[in-house]
Amino acid sequence: MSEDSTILHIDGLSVEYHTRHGSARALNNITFSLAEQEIFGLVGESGSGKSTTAKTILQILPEAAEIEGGRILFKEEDLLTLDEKEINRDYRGNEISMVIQNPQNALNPVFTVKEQLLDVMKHNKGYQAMNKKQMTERAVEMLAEMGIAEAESRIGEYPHQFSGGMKQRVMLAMAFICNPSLLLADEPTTALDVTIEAQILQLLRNSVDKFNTSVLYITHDLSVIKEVTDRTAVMYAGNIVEIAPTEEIFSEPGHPYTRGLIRCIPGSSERDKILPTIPGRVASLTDLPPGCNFYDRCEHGQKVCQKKQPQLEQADDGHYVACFRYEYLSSEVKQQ
Ligand SMILES: Nc1ncnc2c1ncn2[C@@H]1O[C@H](COP(=O)(O)OP(=O)(O)OP(=O)(O)O)[C@@H](O)[C@H]1O
Ligand code: NI
Repeated sequence: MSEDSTILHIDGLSVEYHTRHGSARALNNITFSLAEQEIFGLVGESGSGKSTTAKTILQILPEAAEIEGGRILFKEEDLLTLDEKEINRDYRGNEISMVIQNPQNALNPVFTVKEQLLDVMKHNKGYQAMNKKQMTERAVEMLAEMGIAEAESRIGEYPHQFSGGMKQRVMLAMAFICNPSLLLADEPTTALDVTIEAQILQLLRNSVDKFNTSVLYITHDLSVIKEVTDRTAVMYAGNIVEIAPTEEIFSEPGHPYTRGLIRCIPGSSERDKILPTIPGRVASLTDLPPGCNFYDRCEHGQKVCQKKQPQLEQADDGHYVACFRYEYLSSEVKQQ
């Protein structure tokens, strides 16, 4: 990936939540980049830091969170150096938009879809010259583009009049009407059944091509990762443990945690009926071990893994793995 096509570069980002029970290091020095028009996946179990990453980019973290260090370069501007007013004016709902798992939380039940779409448009730089009639026409057009039939009449309805899948289409309309350079998608299809999910993922792919958007796609579901993303970062307990083109994540997973996740995909194991899980529990973020966070659950751990934190190292072109045992494990795979 050439430097020029990088739209987002997250560099050494660390975030902690300070609570009565202590400080939880939700992000520990994470680094990755997104290219223009790339769909980049962030995958990991619950609590690994995926949503915190997205919230930090848009700076919508809760009070308890503190950014301990790092940079978020978006089109070469460090978003962490901007104040609330600048972020709001230039980025949220302009350059960057977000869709989340639960449209109920993002759509306001007391306003119609039209009122909410127009509200987004009023805030957006691209629509300053339009009057209300023109904006309404554009909004109807956008709903239709997102696959909502009879958009002209449906735009006057309230969110509860839409099904779950249709609400997510409305959310995508609100996101893409901003003509964003970057879309943050935080588990947007997790609450949907598989058929609807497949339709929404297809719609997302098409829209990304049409609007030239880059996407940070967050999910705990590797089958969704396989379906939509170009590259993927695997997160474990606040660390990125592997980054690779998505095919390689599946064909040559390097980190023992990635391998464990892949073994857990239904249908990928011979013992099809029993869904294997990775034994053990995620390390407590308030009391992290000095060495590798995955050590307690790893079958391959050795002394060194208990002492030092492994850093991401290049395993192949564009493929990075943070594991001291990587070379040994990959040679073992090749001998099989
Ligand atoms: N508001 C909060 N206050 C305190 N700790 C928090 C808060 N939000 C998140 N955390 C901690 O930060 C860690 C990362 O949370 P985050 O929501 O980023 O994970 P995630 O990967 O998105 O998980 P999920 O798949 O469940 O959405 C969690 O372990 C959690 O304990
Ligand atoms: Ni989350």
